[in-house]
Amino acid sequence: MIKVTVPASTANIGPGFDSLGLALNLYNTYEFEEIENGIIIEGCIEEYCNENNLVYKSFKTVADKIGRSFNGLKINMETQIPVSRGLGSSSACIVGGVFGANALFNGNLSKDELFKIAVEIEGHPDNIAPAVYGGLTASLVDDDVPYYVHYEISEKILFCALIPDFETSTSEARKLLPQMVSLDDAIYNVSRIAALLKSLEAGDFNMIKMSLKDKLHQAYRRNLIHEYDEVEKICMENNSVVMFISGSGPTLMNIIENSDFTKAINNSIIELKHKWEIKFLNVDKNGVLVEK
Ligand SMILES: Nc1ncnc2c1ncn2[C@@H]1O[C@H](COP(=O)(O)OP(=O)(O)O)[C@@H](O)[C@H]1O
Ligand SMILES: N[C@@H](CCOP(=O)(O)O)C(=O)O
Repeated sequence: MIKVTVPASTANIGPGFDSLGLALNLYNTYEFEEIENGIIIEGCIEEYCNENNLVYKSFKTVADKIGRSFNGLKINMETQIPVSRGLGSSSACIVGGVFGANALFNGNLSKDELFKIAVEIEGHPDNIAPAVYGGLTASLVDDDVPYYVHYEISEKILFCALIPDFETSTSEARKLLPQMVSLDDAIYNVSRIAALLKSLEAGDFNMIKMSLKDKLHQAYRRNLIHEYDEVEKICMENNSVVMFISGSGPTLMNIIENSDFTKAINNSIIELKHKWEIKFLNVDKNGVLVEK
């Protein structure tokens, strides 16, 4: 039996659309066991308990690649990452599946090769890189090959996610984005990315406030997020350094200086129409963990 543990991730982080990502300490674990025949999937909703399951499909992709067929497979999941909330549940499933197959069948694919396969399945590298390698990552795809680099992130920087009781689908949220952007908007984002990464490393909250802004995706997607304005008002009145859309949303992520923030916003957040879970999160520095 193989157990794979994968962290959640928050992608984009303002200006770094489809590039920046950060691993967070919410985890999904997937256990894989070869059985005589059939597919047994436990620990997820009925709708996912079949051959179309993303963990299973990702597992099968790698099994095929390394030339291993199997008559039966049991997958047991324990999931902390909420689905379709912008915290990388799909990337966690994909990483779980590809690393699970390589380990169960003693494949000799390297971590970087599994990263590449996972990015091919997901279509963009920004959640996959932190899910695999942990920490804060910037990733890119060159000639169909994904690459990533790590950045340090100051211990002073704290995260508070507001996770609502409604979902958005990443593929639907991507359809809202324009195919062409103006040079001004491109400059707006490009000029902020390098400054943001340095200020995250230094824990420079003033610079984070200025550089963690974006003109490529958030304005187009905020209308998908009910009560966005109300949540933003509450967060900014309670000294959030900056609030941004986590991945494609609807989770709204705050960078905060003090963990008292979570208590301070509570009374106002529970007054809202939707239920918003307030979650204080830490950086996961390790990425995927495979245990035999
Ligand atoms: N436990 C799971 N089993 C199978 N598929 C899952 C599971 N969790 C998430 N998924 C897949 O990931 C999709 C959500 O991915 P996405 O829309 O990218 O949102 P996010 O990655 O932000 O949670 C679901 O619709 C489903 O296809
Ligand atoms: N760059 C992607 C990130 C999607 O992240 P998810 O956690 O919402 O799947 C995008 O913004 O579309």
